[in-house]
Order: sequence, then structure tokens, then C-alpha cells
Amino acid sequence: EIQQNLITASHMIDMDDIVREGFSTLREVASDVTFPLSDEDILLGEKMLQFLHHSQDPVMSEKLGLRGGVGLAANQLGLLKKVIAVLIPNEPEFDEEDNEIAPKEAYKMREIMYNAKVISHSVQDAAVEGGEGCLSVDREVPGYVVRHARVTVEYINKDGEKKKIRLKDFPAICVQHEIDHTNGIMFYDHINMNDPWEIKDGMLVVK
Ligand SMILES: O=CN(O)C[C@@H](CC1CCCC1)C(=O)N1NCCC[C@H]1C(=O)Nc1ccccn1
Ligand code: NI
Repeated sequence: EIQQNLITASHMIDMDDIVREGFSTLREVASDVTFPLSDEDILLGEKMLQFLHHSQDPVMSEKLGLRGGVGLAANQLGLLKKVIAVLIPNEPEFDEEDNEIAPKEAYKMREIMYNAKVISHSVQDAAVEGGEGCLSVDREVPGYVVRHARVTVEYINKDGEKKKIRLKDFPAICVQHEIDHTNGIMFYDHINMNDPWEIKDGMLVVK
């Protein structure tokens, strides 16, 4: 079973492990993982975060042929488990001579989230300026992906601690994209196909 070798300690997730449109798990609802977490579920989360690190690293992404990613859901690995990983880099700043200044924190968000769900959200909507893509979608689907501008997310971390966080801006968008995957929802389900770039009712456009 291809999904089994995913969680061997030495295996590094690559694009061959990521299922594409048409694969059943992208349209299925994943199951909550049970606590205490099994070693397998802990290793899976770590492998998913490792993939994101590799995908954002010039050397490793080249070596493994990875598309850069800031999030991943287990459904994309053919696994119906509510496990997501998020790794959102802070953009470097530049000084007056255009020298790159490393940000204080390398990452805006770095988390493995088990059984994540949105428990409340803003009335206001938001969409990423240029639209969204997906590592499981090998085509462009243009248009604003209309999401909640701000969300309160409950999840359990790898230490088994129950967490409740409030997110806005791009982190809110990213986590909604991943939680959607665990519920069989694709980003383009949120695009208004009659007017893909319509901005309505105070929708925020997020950079
Ligand atoms: O389910 C998870 N996925 O499908 C990987 C997606 C998740 C993001 C899409 C929009 C919100 C979350 C992903 O990361 N991408 N989508 C396809 C290729 C580009 C890449 C991306 O948006 N990269 C990025 C974005 C901002 C800053 C730096 N890099
Ligand atoms: Ni995706």
C-alpha cells in the first residue's frame, strides 16, 4: 500500500506521494485522529512539516523536485486522517541599500495541527490577492477564493494539548485551505465561476 511507506522514519515525502485531482481522498472527509497519538500519527505530522521545510529550501526543493508549499493536509497523501501542517515564512526585509535583513522570526506560523476545526469566524470575507493554487491541482484556476477574514481554530498539537487560536490575514487563509482538504473541499469550490474576480460586501483582499 503506497500510503504505508510514507511513515517510515527515513522516507522523505515528495511530489510522488501527493495525490492529484480525481484521487478519491481529495473529496472525502478525513477521520479525527485518536489520543494519545500513535507513533505513526506523530511521525506523519513530522513528515508533513519536513516536506514543507524541504519545499521552501532552495537545495532540497531542487534535489527532490518539490513545488514550494506553505501547507499540507493528509488527504493529499491519500490518508483520511485529520492531520495538517502549516509553515508560513516571514518575508525578509530590505535596508536602504537593498541588503536583505533576516526577519526576527523565520516563520509567521509553524504548526502540526490534529483534528483542526473552525469554531467561529468573522462575518467579513477575505481572499488572497492573486487567487490560490494547490499542490494537488496541476492547473491554474483563476479567481478570488472567498474565505472568512478571521477564524477561531481549535486543534490538538503533537503533545496532546488542546489549543484555540485566532487567525487573520494569510495565516487564516492558509489554515482554512488545509482544514477544507480534511473535509473534501477544494479551493476552487469557493470561486464565483460567474464572476471569479468579484469583490462583494466588504470582502478583504489579502496579500
Ligand atoms: O493544501 C496545501 N497546498 O495545496 C499547498 C498550497 C497551500 C496554500 C495555497 C493558498 C493558501 C495555502 C501552497 O502552498 N501552494 N499552492 C500551489 C503552489 C504555490 C503554493 C503557495 O501558495 N506558496 C506560497 C504562498 C505564499 C507564500 C509562499 N509560498
Ligand atoms: Ni491544497
